[in-house]
Amino acid sequence: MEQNQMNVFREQLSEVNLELLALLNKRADLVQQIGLVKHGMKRFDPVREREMMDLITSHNEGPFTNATVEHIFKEIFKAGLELQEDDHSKELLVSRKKKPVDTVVNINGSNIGDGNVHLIMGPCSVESYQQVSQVAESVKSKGINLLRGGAFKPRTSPYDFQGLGFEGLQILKRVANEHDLAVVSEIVSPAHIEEAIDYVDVIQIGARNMQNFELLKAAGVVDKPVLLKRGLSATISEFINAAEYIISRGNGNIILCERGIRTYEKATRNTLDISAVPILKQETHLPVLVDVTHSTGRRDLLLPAAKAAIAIGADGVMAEVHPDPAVALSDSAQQMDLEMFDKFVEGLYKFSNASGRELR
Ligand SMILES: C=C(O[C@@H]1C=C(C(=O)O)C=C[C@H]1O)C(=O)O
Repeated sequence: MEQNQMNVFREQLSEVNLELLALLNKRADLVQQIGLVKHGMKRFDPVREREMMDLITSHNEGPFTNATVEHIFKEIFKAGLELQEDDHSKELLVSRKKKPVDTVVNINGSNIGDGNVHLIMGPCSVESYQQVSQVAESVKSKGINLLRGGAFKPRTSPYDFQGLGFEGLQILKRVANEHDLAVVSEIVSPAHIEEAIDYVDVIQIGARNMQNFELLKAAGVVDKPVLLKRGLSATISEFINAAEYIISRGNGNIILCERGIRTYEKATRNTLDISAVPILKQETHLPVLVDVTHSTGRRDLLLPAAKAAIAIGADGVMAEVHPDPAVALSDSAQQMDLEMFDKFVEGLYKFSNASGRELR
C-alpha cells in the first residue's frame, strides 16, 4: 500500500519536473528575446535581478525558505545571462558560428590557414642591414617566406633599446626585396599605420597593444593583413573581442597569435596556453599561430613547444633568430643563433611531415 502511495507521488513529481522544464525553457526563450533587444547594451542587469528576486520572495509561502529560493533563482538568472552572452558571441564577425569556413590569409602567396604549417622567423629587433640580411638569407634557404623583425619596440624599460623606427622598416623592406620575403613587423601607433603599410606585408599588433582600441580600429581600415598577439593577461574572450575591433572596421585578414600568458610560474618567461589554439580555432574562423620565443623565453624549449603547437593544430609558428644572440639589443637570452635555427627547422620539418602537414 505504502509502496503504491510512493509511486503515485513519484509519478506526480516526474510530471512537475517536466512542467518545470517547460517553464524554464519558456523563460529561456524570453531571456533570449530580451537579449536581442539589448543589442549594444550591457547584458548583466543586477537591478532587474534584485526586483525579480524581491517579487519572488515576497510571494514565497514555503516550505522552501527565502534563502533557498534566492539560491535557486540566482542560478536560473545566471543561466539566463549565460544564454544571452552565448548568443552574443555567436553574432561576432570573427566567430565560427557566423562564418563556418576557415579564413585563409594570403601574404604574398603564403596562405596562412591553408592546413600547412607556416613559419615566421627573424630577429627580435632590427639592428642593422647586415644583421637582418644574414638572418634573411638563412630563412630563405629553408624555403621560408615570412620574415619578422621589430622596428618599433615597446620595451618594459624606457631606457632599453626602443628600435630603429621607420629606418628599421626600410632595412626590412630592402632585405625582403633582395630575398623575396614578406615582412611582418609591429606597429605601435595608429598614426604610423598609413605610412607603415608601404613597408610591411603584415601589421603586427603586439601583446602590450592588444587592447589599444584606437590602434585596432586603425588597423581595421587598411587593406593589409594583421597579426594580432594575445595580451599578457588577456582572456581568450578579450582576445577574440580585440580581433572583432579589427574585423568590424572592414579588415578580415587577421591572424591570431598565442604568445603565452602571465602566471605565477617562473620557469618560463610566460606560460604557453597551448589549449588556447584549438579553442580559438573552434570559436573563430581565423588562423592561429604560436610564438614559441615569447611564450617560453627559453631556447631549449623552442623546438618542443613548436612541435606541441603543430600537434594541437596551430597554423604556424613564430620564433626569433639572431646571427649573434649574445650581443642582441633585445631578448638576447631567447633568440636562436643560425646553427640552432638549422636544427630547429630540421626538427620541425620531420615532425610536420610525420603529421601529414607541409612546413612552409
Ligand atoms: C533577462 C534579462 O537579462 C539578464 C538575465 C536575467 C535573467 O535571466 O533573469 C536577468 C537580468 C539580466 O541580468 C533582463 O535584463 O531582463
